[in-house]
Amino acid sequence: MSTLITNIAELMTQDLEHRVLKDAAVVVEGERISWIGAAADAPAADDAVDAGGRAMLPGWVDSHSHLLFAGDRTAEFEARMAGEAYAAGGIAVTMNATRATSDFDLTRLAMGRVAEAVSQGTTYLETKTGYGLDVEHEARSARIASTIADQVTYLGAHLVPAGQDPEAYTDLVCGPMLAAVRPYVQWADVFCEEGAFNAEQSRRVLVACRDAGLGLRVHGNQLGEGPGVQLAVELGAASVDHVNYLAAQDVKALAASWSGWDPAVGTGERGTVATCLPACDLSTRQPLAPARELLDAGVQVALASNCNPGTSYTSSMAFCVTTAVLQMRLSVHEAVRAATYGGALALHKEAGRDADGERAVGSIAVGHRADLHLLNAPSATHLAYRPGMPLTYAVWRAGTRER
Ligand SMILES: N=CN[C@@H](CCC(=O)O)C(=O)O
Ligand SMILES: [Zn+2]
Repeated sequence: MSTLITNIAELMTQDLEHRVLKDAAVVVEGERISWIGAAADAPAADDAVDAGGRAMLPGWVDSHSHLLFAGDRTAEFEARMAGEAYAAGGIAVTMNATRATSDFDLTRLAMGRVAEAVSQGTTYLETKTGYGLDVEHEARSARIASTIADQVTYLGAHLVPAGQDPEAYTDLVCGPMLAAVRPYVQWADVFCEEGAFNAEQSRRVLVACRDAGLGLRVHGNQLGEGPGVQLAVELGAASVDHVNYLAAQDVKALAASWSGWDPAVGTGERGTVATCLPACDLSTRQPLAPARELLDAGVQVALASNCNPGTSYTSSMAFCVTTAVLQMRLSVHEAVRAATYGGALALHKEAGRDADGERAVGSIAVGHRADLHLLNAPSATHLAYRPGMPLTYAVWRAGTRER
């Protein structure tokens, strides 16, 4: 079954050549893109959709979310808006609510959050454990997450639960807890920050998880300068996320990590993506991450929602893109790229092998997964020009029309 989507005013491919086509068309065959080009040259297909002169982008790739949780933290948010600082301790409130929730309800809540994200144009997403924080509940979160998200990250090292010895808890995270979650996860993450895990504990967790075959990610440099970025680069993490407080050496290390990568062909030695989380920065009243400086230094940057009940209770990637343009000084093309191709790069999904059906996401090209986002606007610029407007008009996820 093939579908021709034609009359696309602007097709922002986010492919390796950064092509933006005018008066374009796309053909979707099953779950893959089988053709793109000028509408006038489009081949026939079984079915046709008139895009009505709207703009099309790749679906958002949300490479950082925490969707496995119950409860909310309105009171903490109100206190923060009244001047209190964010601290890692709030995670325990969500841990208690999450542990007290049945499998059925936790699954239902997480599925609802995925549906919200998809309805706003997100077509590929990562989510994390991290609100279970004992062997039973981390394993349960990982298992449920594996049924609702495209990729799952183990975040047993999110917070040391009250009353536990930090070293003994780190041993648990590196040992029995890791073994219990291992069947369900592709990545491991650690909250490397004052009040959470120090450099030595973070290294211990990351090395144990790497030895168990997991890819690495780090929450780093969120609340102050710290060792997170350097550790992430040293251990070859795919991504370091937050990156609000960076010393000059941090930016240098991130840029150096990409020196063996050829962005024109998307091959070479991968570095560590700097993932910026602008909705979180605003909700915690932290300075926005220096995405402009990072891009200018040659770092690969992603934008993600960080949807969670403590620091960023939104899955709106459009909001992140809007903020990146209006306040972080990215161009519209750069911001959309960071929220699509950048997220895919951070999840090692930017390239696929069409021949064996391993589909790339985050860009529109032949053979890639047909993850498409049609805006109710003639150009992607409207994401920043009309902030906060409901611009998602249609969404295809792996070739299936979701909205
Ligand atoms: N910073 C660490 N973890 C989450 C917040 C967790 C919470 O406060 O519930 C984040 O990415 O912002
Ligand atoms: Zn996070």
